[in-house]
Amino acid sequence: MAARPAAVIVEQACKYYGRPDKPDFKPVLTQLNLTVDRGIIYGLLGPSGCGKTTLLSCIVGRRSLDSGNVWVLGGRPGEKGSGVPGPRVGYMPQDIALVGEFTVRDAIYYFGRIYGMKPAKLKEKFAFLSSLLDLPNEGRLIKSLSGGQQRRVSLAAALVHDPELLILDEPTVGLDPVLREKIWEFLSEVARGGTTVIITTHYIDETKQAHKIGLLRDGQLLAEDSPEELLRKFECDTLEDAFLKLALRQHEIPRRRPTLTASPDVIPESAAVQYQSREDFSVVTSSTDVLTTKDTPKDCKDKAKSRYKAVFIKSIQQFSRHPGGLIFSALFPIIQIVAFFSAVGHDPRHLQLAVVNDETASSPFGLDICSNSSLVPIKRIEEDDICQQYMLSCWFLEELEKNDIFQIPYNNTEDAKRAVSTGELYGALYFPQNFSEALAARVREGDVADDVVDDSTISVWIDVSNHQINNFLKRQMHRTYSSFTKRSMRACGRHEDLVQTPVRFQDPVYGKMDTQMVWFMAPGIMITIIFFLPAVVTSTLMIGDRLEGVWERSCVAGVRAREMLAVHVALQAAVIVLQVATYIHAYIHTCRCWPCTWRCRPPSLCCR
Ligand SMILES: Nc1ncnc2c1ncn2[C@@H]1O[C@H](COP(=O)(O)OP(=O)(O)OP(=O)(O)O)[C@@H](O)[C@H]1O
Repeated sequence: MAARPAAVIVEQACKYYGRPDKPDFKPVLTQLNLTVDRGIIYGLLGPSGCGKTTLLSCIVGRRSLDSGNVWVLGGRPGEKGSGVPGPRVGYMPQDIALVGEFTVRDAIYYFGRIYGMKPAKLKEKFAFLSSLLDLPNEGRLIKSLSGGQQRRVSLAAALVHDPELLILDEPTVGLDPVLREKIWEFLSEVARGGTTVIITTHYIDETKQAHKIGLLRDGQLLAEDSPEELLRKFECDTLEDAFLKLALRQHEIPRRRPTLTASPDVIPESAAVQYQSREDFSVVTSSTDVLTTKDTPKDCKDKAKSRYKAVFIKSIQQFSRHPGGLIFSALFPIIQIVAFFSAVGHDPRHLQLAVVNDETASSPFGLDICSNSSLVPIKRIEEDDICQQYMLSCWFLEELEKNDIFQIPYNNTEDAKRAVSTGELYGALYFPQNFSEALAARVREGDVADDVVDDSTISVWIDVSNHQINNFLKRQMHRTYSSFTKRSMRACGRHEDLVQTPVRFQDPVYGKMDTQMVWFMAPGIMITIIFFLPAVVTSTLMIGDRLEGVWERSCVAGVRAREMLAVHVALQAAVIVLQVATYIHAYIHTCRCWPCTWRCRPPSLCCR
C-alpha cells in the first residue's frame, strides 16, 4: 500500500451510549477502522443515525471511545500539545452552534480571536470568506438570518484560521446547488494546499468530488475507496446505487453480535477496509510513535490570552445585545428591593387576641362595661390618700388597642386556647375575676398571699411558631403593661414609674429604639440579590451556550471550560462591584435624607 501520511486513523473503535444492562443501551460504532490520508477530501456517508456525528466528535476529542484508538494529525485528541481540540482543526457541527446575538462579523471574529489571529489577517480572511460564501451583511444578527445563511456563516467560522484538518458535518444542507458547487471547489483547493477535509453529507452524489468515500452503516464501515473505484466495483452509475447495493448485501448476511468483527463478509474483498492489522498503518501504531517532532505543529503554543480575549468579547456582546437580560439585570434588584420594603419585614398590623375577661363578665354590664363612657376605673380619695380601683382590665385592653392589638372576646380559656391552636388567633389573654382588687392590694401592701398574686396576674398564651409575630406580641404586651401602669399610677397621684420594670433602656448609642425588622433584613436581602443575580445571568448564558452548541464548538476550537467560567466570574464580579457601588450610594443618600436615628456610620453622614 502506498505510504501516504495519515491525518486520521481510527482503529477498532467501539462506542456506545447508555449502560449495557439498561434498555437504552445503544452501540453506535462497532470495531470501526478508518484512515484518512493527509490532503484529501474524505466523504463520510451513511444514513441518519448510523454514527457519523459520534465518530466525528471522537475525532475532534469531544467524546472518547469505549474501546479502540484514534489518532489525529499525529497525536491523540485531547492530549497536551496535540492541537486537537484546538487550532489544528476546523469544526463545523451539524447544528449552527453560533451565538444568536452575534453579528455575522462577530461570529467569524470570535473564532479568529480564539485561534489568536492578528486583526489584519482576520479582516482579510473575513473579506475572502464573505465573497466565497456569499455571506449576508456583516452587521446582521445571526438569529435574524435564514437557515441557509446561518449555515454559510457557520462554515466560514470553521474555515477562518486555515486549519490542517477540516471536519464538516453536513455543511451543504439547505444550500443552493451553485453555492454547493462553489464550496466543493473551495474544498478541493484547500485539499490541494495540504488541508485534510472530512465531510459528511446527505447529498451522496456530491461526494463524487471527494478523493475517498467511507460508507458507514450501523456503526460499521461497509466500504472505503475512491468514488470511481466504488462505482467500478459495484458496477453502478451512481454512488447512491452503490450504497444501496452494499446495504442490501449487509442485510442478506445474518447479523452477528456487534462485539464481533466488522462484518468482513459484507464487504467485497477489493472494497474491504484496507487497514486490517497494525502493520498496515503506514504511519503510526501508537501514540508514542505518532508524537514525533515532525508531527508536532510549530504554531501550537498555548494561546490562552487570545482565548480569554475572545470569550470575554463574546460574553459582553451576548450580555449587551440581550435587551431582556439587560432590563432584567437593571430592574430585578430594584423590583426586589421595592417588593421587599413594601411587603416583608414590617411590624405586623391589626393582630387579634382572644380575651377571656372574667372581671368584666361578672360586672352588671357584662363584657360591654369597657365601652361604657361613664366607667371610671380609678377613683382617688384625697383625704384618705387611697385609690379605689375598678375594672382595670378595661384600661389594659384600651392600652393594648393603642398598640395595634385587638381583642376578640371568648367566654372561657379552653375556647380561647383552641382558637390559638387552630391558627385563628395568635394568642389568648385571661383576666381573673377580681383582677383590679388584687392588683390594688398587691401594689398597696407589697406582701400579699399567693392567691392575690395569681389574681392580679394576666395570663397570656401565644403561638410561638411565628418568630416575628411572637416577638412583636411580647414587645407590645410589655409596652401595654408599661403605659397601663403609668396611667394607673398617674391617676392615683403616684410616681408613674413606681411599678415599672426596674430596668431602663436609655437612648440607643446607634439607631432607634423602635427600629423595624425591615432595616435589619435589608442588607441581607441586598447581598443575596447581589450574588443571586450574577449566578442567574451566568447560568442562563452557560445553559444557552450549551443548548445552542456554542459551548461544544468553542471547546473544539480549544477554549477550556475553566476559561469560559473564569470570564463569566470576572464579568459578574464587575457587575457586582457596580451594584455594590450603587447600593453604597443609595445607603449614604438614605442616611443623609432620613432623620439620624438608625444605624449610620460614620454618624457625620446623618442629617442633624
Ligand atoms: N448523547 C446521546 N445519548 C444517547 N444516544 C445518542 C446520543 N447521541 C447520539 N445518540 C444515538 O446514537 C446514534 C448515532 O447518532 P449520530 O448523531 O452519531 O448519528 P448520525 O449518523 O450523525 O445521524 P444524522 O445523519 O441524522 O445526524 C443515533 O441512534 C442516536 O440516537
